[in-house]
Amino acid sequence: MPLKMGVATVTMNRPPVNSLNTEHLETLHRTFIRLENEKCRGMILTSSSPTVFSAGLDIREMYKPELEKARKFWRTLQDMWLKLYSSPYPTVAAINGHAPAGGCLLSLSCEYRVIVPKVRMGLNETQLGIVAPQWFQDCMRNAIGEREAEKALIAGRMFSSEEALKVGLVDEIAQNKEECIQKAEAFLASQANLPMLARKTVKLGFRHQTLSRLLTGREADTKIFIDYIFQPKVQKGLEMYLQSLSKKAA
Ligand SMILES: CC/C=C\C/C=C\C/C=C\CC/C=C/CC(=O)SCCNC(=O)CCNC(=O)[C@H](O)C(C)(C)COP(=O)(O)OP(=O)(O)OC[C@H]1O[C@@H](n2cnc3c(N)ncnc32)[C@H](O)[C@@H]1OP(=O)(O)O
Repeated sequence: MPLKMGVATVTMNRPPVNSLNTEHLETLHRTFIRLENEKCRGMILTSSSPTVFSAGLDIREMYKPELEKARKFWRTLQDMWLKLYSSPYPTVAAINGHAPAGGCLLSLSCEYRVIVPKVRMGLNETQLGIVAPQWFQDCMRNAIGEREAEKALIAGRMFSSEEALKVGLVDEIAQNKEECIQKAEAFLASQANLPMLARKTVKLGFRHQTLSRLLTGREADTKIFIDYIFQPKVQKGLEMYLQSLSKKAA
């Protein structure tokens, strides 16, 4: 996590696809706490993979899990997201590859998004027979508005880079990762002279409702997740999806 002029670049590096397991989520959570403690001036979130930003939650954490491990997994995801979404420093996602589901959530939790061409992003949960939790949905709604979010979430739509720009899911398209980082740095530079306290107060004002909804209902949210994924038909769906992903690799 290099810090240049107080700006940190956090590069996710969990090959092959930066899927988010408990350990990776803990690492991200610790990183966001550290950046806050070190009074970081801005953060760029990106990936070391040339083709994938993040494949979202690690499906193996949800397939035939032990109950306590599944609970810990979900609570760690909540912790990581609460820290990122409420960060006092400005945040940019440099989306240098595909960003389905939880990968899309990570980028939606940043304040500004730059994407490279020819990749896909979106909350595709419906297509997998699972449901994007309320706070995932809220993040999408906050980015693209009620009507477009409803359509996208019901269909589990994956947007191309160009479609993402058109609907407002991302702010800019860059030609490659290098330009993506340059544009991310330019956004952070544009924020640098704003009074930090006023800036973060306005940001939290906009995000307060979405944050409170999870903060006041964390246990209920965890229970919904557990009850949902332990259903036999959901487990069967996850099994088939995992098989289809590894067949593709074979
Ligand atoms: C109102 C609310 C009410 C109720 C809510 C109720 C309940 C909530 C319950 C559940 C919610 C759960 C939320 C989940 C959110 C998620 O994030 S689910 C994850 C969704 N992710 C995906 O669908 C992405 C799947 N992956 C891909 O599409 C491709 O892998 C990708 C385009 C990212 C990259 O393609 P490519 O480079 O070709 O790589 P491969 O497909 O060949 O994959 C390489 C290996 O990686 C494995 N893999 C891929 N993705 C995942 C993953 N997400 N988890 C685990 N493993 C993954 C893949 O199997 C390959 O492995 P192998 O090499 O075969 O061992």
